Amino acid sequence: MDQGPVSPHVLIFPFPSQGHVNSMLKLAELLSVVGLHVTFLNSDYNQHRLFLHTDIQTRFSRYPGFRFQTISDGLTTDHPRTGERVMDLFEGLKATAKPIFRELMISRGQGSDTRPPVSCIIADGMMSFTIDIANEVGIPIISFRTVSACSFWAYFSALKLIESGELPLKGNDMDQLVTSIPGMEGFLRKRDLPSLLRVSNLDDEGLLLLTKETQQTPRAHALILNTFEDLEGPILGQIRNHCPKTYTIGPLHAHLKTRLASESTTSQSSNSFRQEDRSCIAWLDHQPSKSVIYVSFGSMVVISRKQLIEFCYGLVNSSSRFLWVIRTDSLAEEDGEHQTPAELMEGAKERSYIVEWAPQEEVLAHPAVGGFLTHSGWNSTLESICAGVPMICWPYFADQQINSRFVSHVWKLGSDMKDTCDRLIVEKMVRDLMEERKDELLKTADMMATRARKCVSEGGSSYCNLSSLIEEIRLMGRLS
Ligand SMILES: O=c1ccn([C@@H]2O[C@H](COP(=O)(O)OP(=O)(O)O[C@H]3O[C@H](CO)[C@@H](O)[C@H](O)[C@H]3O)[C@@H](O)[C@H]2O)c(=O)[nH]1
Ligand SMILES: C[C@H]1CC[C@@H]2C(C(=O)O)=CO[C@@H](O)[C@@H]21
Repeated sequence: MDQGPVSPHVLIFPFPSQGHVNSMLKLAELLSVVGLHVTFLNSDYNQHRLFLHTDIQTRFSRYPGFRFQTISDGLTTDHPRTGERVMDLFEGLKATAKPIFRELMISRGQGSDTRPPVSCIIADGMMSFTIDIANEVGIPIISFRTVSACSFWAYFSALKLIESGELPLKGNDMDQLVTSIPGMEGFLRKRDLPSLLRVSNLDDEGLLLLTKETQQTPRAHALILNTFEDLEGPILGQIRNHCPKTYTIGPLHAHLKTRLASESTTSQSSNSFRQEDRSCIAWLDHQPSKSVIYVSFGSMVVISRKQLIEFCYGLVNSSSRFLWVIRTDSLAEEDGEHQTPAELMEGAKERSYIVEWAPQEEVLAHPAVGGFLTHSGWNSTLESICAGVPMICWPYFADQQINSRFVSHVWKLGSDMKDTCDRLIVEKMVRDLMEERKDELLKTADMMATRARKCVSEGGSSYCNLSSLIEEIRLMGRLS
């Protein structure tokens, strides 16, 4: 075997949305830190926004082997790319990005690049066309699924759910237990299934897509999950029966911080596609310890005017202090004149603060923050866990429905208000989290945060798994 110059080159290709790019860029940086050549294939649209709102080019200039490259996502620049229209992204990618990616891989990413040819692809597990192309051109591919292990396993079990007759859903009892997802019997209710599995029709577009994409994963050389063994060990055991090489290397944001700290490098690493409004940190600096509930629904949620009003009243009536991220594109377009969120919250002016986008990791780590009202996106969930902040979950779609069940019922890190949006419930849940159950929840959250930190520290499971992954990538470089 040729042991000659070791020159692995990894091409990382995320699904083009904030929640996917965030964790895959953290991995890109972790691989760059150890000196691998890395190409990060971003969509043109996201690259433009990332460069506009962060100092990422300066940050990554310290890694001589790192390059950004861009590809079209197939959508026009004025397309909203929010949750309601996310299926368009899949179609755009297949029609436009797939053929370009194929050409790029045939040339092994060379073109004008003087770096070695691509020897390993790490592609989003939601884009199985990359597995077809990698196998066709003979480049090893590793799937990175950016969601929780529990949601991945639920999607993976979709065929079992269909065989057992649990899908399509029948009847109205959403509290009925689901029995054919191994390891989740006894606590997973129909309402906790990822929204794309909560279907009454087997022809459902989302069900077909998610099932097909997830079933392809074992065709990849390995699977990377942004999670940790102490959090999802039993479910990972189930996944490994089908994907034996499953590397758990998360929480990636914390992992990167740890590795950069040991390199004595700065760990400030925003990957935001929007301008972070740092004035909220100054506001938090003036609030008492653990007194603020942070409210944010990630990058894709769209809420109706009615839901916005219920949250406003619930938060105002809870008497708690709150910091709320309200993206301009998160409000569903409706006719008529409306009060702005600021006008609606006039009664709580002194104890609330609204921004369009926050430096979330920093906010969650701020001593004034004592709770998080979240949509249960996986990055937000992991960031909250690492910061030891208990959660109220209001899942919107996809993996969020099952994440919130695990947060509330399995990990006991908060409560789940799925499928309701009522001011009285919001008020009660906030009072519960910030007052009645505050000490108990903070204690559990603190214990889990300690475990998360341990996993990414030297000798911890995620730390060791990342080292094994790097070894494997180096070996691929030697063999290519
Ligand atoms: O004001 C804000 C709000 C969010 N964020 C960051 O944006 C990311 C949001 O990610 P996530 O919580 O995962 O939510 P989504 O943006 O909704 O992510 C999509 O991708 C995730 C990973 O696949 C899935 O778990 C979600 O369901 C899916 O909607 C997090 O890293 C946050 O720190 C900010 O920096 N500032
Ligand atoms: C577009 C969404 C459909 C499913 C994807 C996903 C997943 O479950 O893997 C999570 O978040 C989303 O961005 C994707």
